[in-house]
Amino acid sequence: MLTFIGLGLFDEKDISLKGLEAVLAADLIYVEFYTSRLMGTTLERMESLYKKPVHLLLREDVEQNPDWMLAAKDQNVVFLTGGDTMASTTHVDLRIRAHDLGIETRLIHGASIISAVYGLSGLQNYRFGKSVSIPFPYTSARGNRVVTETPYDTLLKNKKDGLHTLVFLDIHPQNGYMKVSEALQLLLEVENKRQEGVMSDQIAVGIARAGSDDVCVKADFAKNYEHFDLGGPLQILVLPGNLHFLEAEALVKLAGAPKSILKTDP
Ligand SMILES: C[S@@+](CC[C@H](N)C(=O)[O-])C[C@H]1O[C@@H](n2cnc3c(N)ncnc32)[C@H](O)[C@@H]1O
Repeated sequence: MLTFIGLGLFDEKDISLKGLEAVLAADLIYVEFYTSRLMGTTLERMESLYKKPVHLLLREDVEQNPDWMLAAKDQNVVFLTGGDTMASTTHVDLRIRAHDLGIETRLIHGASIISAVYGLSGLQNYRFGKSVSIPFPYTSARGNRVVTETPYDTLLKNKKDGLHTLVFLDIHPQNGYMKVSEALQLLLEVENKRQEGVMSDQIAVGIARAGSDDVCVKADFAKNYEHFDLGGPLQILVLPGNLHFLEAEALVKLAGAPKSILKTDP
């Protein structure tokens, strides 16, 4: 049996009781921390709670060589991830591969950043459009700095439909964890090039360290990117579309947004 377990948002204590029971009963424990990360814990602390070794999988172990899962044909193997377990396409792919190998699978869910964002910001889940990830800029074969424009295109499309855009921020082995202020600067850079004009009065909502005692939620105009000094990772960004008056009220009262947004359409 291969059990996919979501660890929740911040530290080793965010796992569900059902998840912990499955880990304690497991023969082999694997975890990946490249799609998300529990910033409030370490592998050592997890091993001390589980009283067993925890094997850290790299992206290539999950996406290219998932041979480790073959043991699940006749042993109890658990695969741990930050957040909820299937909130990433790569995990669904892994489950399908296991199914094709004749391995039985089950899911034990954990709190996800996706629903935490609704709660922390007051923005309503049915008013979100397609979500997007912002990667760090990279250097092309010709030596040019390249800023990916897909996130900006997704924002344009969602804005046209009046919908909010959830923006996941890059976790990169060398560059580290992207911050909300960096993501906003990248979007403003694309806006300057494209001259579409959507960012001039765009509100942004930054959330840092959801699930911790030190959670930070801040709303302001996106052009004031330097105001988004939210502290350490992980961070996530929402670019709201049309605001319902309750959403606007929540952003002003719970996230410090400028009161001028209260004049938006119901
Ligand atoms: C690709 S998502 C993976 C979602 C995860 N499977 C889940 O269900 O929560 C990872 C991104 O979500 C954001 N994120 C995840 N956990 C977070 C947290 N506790 N606080 C703030 N942002 C978080 C970060 O931008 C991070 O790069």
